[in-house]
Parts: sequence; structure tokens; C-alpha cells
Amino acid sequence: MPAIAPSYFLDPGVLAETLDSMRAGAPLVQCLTNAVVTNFTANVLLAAGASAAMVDFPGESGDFAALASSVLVNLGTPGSEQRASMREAVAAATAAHTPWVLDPVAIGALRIRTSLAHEFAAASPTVIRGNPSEILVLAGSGGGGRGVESTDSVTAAAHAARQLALRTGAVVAVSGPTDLITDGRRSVHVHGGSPMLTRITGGGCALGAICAAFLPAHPDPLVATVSAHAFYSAAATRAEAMSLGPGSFAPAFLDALHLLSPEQLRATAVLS
Ligand SMILES: Nc1ncnc2c1ncn2[C@@H]1O[C@H](COP(=O)(O)OP(=O)(O)OP(=O)(O)O)[C@@H](O)[C@H]1O
Ligand SMILES: Cc1ncsc1CCO
Ligand SMILES: [Mg+2]
Repeated sequence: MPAIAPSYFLDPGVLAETLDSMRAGAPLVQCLTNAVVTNFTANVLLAAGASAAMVDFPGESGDFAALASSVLVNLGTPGSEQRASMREAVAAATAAHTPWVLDPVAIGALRIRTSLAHEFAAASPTVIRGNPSEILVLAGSGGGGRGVESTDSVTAAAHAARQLALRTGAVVAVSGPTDLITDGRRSVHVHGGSPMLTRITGGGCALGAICAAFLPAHPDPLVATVSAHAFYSAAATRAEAMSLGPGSFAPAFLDALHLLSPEQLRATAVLS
């Protein structure tokens, strides 16, 4: 199999329509996410036009997963109570057909989150989103990155991403300078973004929440996930142009998520 699969052509007009329908639907995104990025993630969702609810306690998370538009399960700080909440939310989301996103943060050497990620990957997530090192671990062909950071390239994880997608039935999204989104048969690269997203915390974690926000907006999860990445990248490019460094990038990014129009997304998105 070649390192890079033939690209699937997606009309940029579809990205614009999906952004429009995400905002029109104002999805309620339940986030079970890590303690570092919770506030930033909620702000990113609100700026984009979605709603956020960090309902992550046992006894509540399952009930809420049945009502939410979509769910994010991010393994960044997986304490025992959060692990119980996540299991409850995954079971309820599955029963209620609520789409959900798995972000297997920093798996590899860390035993608890690595086995939890394998458990959840086998529970039919709609999307698995991670950096290249995380995707390689989940596919069974890597040892992990450096904490939450990747030590592998997107190209090095491309084959593993397709295999993981075919095995789990999930759309797999791999982030980096160029993002790769695949369902195992179709692959799309999203260019753009900003290295500033790696100089603030939560650049990848909030992208997982945006993927969850877009899932109810299009029936094809590959199209929804590509639209989410293209939107996020376009906003980051615009924010970088308006900022001096990480400190001013973060609020400029929220502004750009709020201001970016479907027409601007259609005109500036670069896919291959
Ligand atoms: N060099 C780069 N140029 C442009 N965009 C980038 C670059 N590196 C990462 N990105 C973008 O940053 C976002 C986060 O990707 P990254 O791979 O850093 O996630 P992550 O490692 O999971 O982050 P987190 O620390 O939140 O877990 C994505 O939108 C990606 O496209
Ligand atoms: C820094 C950090 N540590 C655990 S989760 C997290 C947020 C970025 O992934
Ligand atoms: Mg990450």
C-alpha cells in the first residue's frame, strides 16, 4: 500500500454548507475532557457557534450523553472518577446513537490511559482524533510520543490511520502541519493552520471538541470531520496574522472562530 492514499475530492462549497448548518444547529457538545483545557475548549465551542457542557460526573454523564448533540471523550487527565464517567457516557452515547469523538491524549508509555484508549477504540467511536504518535499507538505500531506531543510525522502515521479506521469503523483524524482525515477508503489532507496552535495548551484538544460539534451537521462523518479541520485551520491562519505570539494568538483565535464566514471558508480552505 502506498504511504499516501489517493485523495478523495471534496468541493469546498460543502465545507461552507457544513459550517452554516453547524451554526444553525448550535449543537450541544458534552465534553469529558482534561483539567488543563476545559475552559479553553468551552470558549472555542462557544466562539464557533456551538454550545458546551462539561458534564463529567458518574451518575450524570450517561444521562447527558443520551441528550447531547455529540460527545467528546479526551483522555488527557483520566482520574478514576473521570474514567467511570467516560465509560458511562460511551455506553449511553452508543445506545442513543449520539456521535462521539475519542482523543487518546499521550497514550503509549502511560498504562491506564493506553488501555482505556484501546477499550474505547473498540466501542465504535464516530471519530478518533489525535496526533501522529497517538494514532500509531492505537493502531498497534508505535511506542508513543513525548508526553502530549508527537514525535512522529503525519506521513509516518498515514498507513496506521487507515488501518485503524478500517478496524474500528471510525473516521481517523491525524493532526500536524498538514492534517489527514481518513475512513480507511477515502483520505483528505487539510493544509493551513498555525504553529501557534502548538504554543498554547489545548490546540489539539479543542479541535476534538470542534469535530464533535460538526458531526451532527453532516450525515457523512468524513465530510463533517474534514469541515471541522478546515474551519479550525482557516481560523488559526487568520488569528496568526492578527497576533504577536501565543498570548495574543489565543484571543485572536476565538475572534477568528466567531468571525469566519462560510464564504471565507470556501474561498480559503486548501484540501488535497
Ligand atoms: N506546524 C504547524 N502548522 C500549522 N498548523 C499546525 C502545526 N502543527 C499543528 N498544527 C495544528 O494545530 C492543531 C493541533 O494539532 P496538534 O498536532 O498540535 O495536536 P495535539 O498534539 O493533539 O495537541 P494537544 O497538545 O492539545 O493534545 C491542529 O489544528 C493542527 O492542524
Ligand atoms: C498539557 C497537558 N497535560 C495533560 S493533558 C494536557 C493538555 C494538552 O494535551
Ligand atoms: Mg492531543
